[in-house]
Amino acid sequence: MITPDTLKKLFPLSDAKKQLVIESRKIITDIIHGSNPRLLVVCGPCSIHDKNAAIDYAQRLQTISWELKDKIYLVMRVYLEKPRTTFGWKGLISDPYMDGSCDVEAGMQIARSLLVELISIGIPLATEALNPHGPQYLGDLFSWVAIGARTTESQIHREMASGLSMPVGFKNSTYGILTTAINAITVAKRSHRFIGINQAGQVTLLQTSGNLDGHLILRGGNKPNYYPHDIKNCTDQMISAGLSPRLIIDCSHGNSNHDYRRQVDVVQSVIAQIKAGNNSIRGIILESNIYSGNQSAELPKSKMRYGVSVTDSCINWNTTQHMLRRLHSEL
Ligand SMILES: O=C[C@H](O)[C@H](O)COP(=O)(O)O
Ligand SMILES: C=C(OP(=O)(O)O)C(=O)O
Repeated sequence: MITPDTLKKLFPLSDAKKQLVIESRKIITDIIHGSNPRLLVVCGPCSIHDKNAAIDYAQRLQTISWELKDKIYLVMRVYLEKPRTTFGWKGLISDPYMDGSCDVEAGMQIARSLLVELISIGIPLATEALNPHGPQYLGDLFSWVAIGARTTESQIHREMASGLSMPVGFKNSTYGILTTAINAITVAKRSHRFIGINQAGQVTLLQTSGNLDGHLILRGGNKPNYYPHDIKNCTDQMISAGLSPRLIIDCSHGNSNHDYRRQVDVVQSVIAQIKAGNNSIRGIILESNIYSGNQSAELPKSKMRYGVSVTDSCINWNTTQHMLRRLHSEL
């Protein structure tokens, strides 16, 4: 496997692009802590499988981000690793050619080259951190990271999060349990020492300094959890655990009952709650693509439709623009 060092030499980040990442991490940190009043919107495909479509999407998002920037801080979802309930395509890094060949080394190279290109478009990037060695390869390119519903309870992921240099959101469990995320935020705040790899790819002991910008992502479980009583319950539990109540609402997954069209209803509720005085909701996540719905990741490449998700279904670009503009005008 290529080392992080070699990969970064192949696809370096210029000083100007590094600056964009540093500045956007600071803006997101301020939004999470409440000192910047804008709403964070993490928006983009459920997963990336086609480099051209990702670039096309990023250009659209970058254009609208300028229009809305006084109230909304837009960050693109660039999810390159997919956690699976059982089986399924595990994302661009794991299987870039989508044929079961699982050329992870090529996947990592394609991922880094794409991310560098996206940053040059000027849009900050978000992802789910899944493989614990992934951040050594790509961590310098992201401004926000999620720990997913399936891994928030994992000690390895909590340790990893404690060493990440950007704000990290922890999701409630797939069954809707909040305690796993609350415990994760608490654990990731502390320094940890654990086995990892260094930039030369050697097994090494890593010592982290703790991540103080953790927050909770409500993604629903067996039922949605974005209603006012759910948010009150969540903030009460966070306060009891000694945490600041800072939340992001994932409008998809359990909150949309896995029906992409229902993300619109979640956004409407978030707008109403913020207007009614809620001050713990710091952002939302939207699963959005160029075209709506989804298609099987197992289709032959020639049969795949451009700009359509191969994992969870997404709202299309027109709906996305409409929702973002509505958020902007109503907030
Ligand atoms: O966000 C994507 C999916 O919800 C996640 O990867 C799990 O998918 P699965 O339940 O289809 O495996
Ligand atoms: C897998 C995802 O979410 P969750 O962990 O909430 O299932 C995702 O956002 O792609």
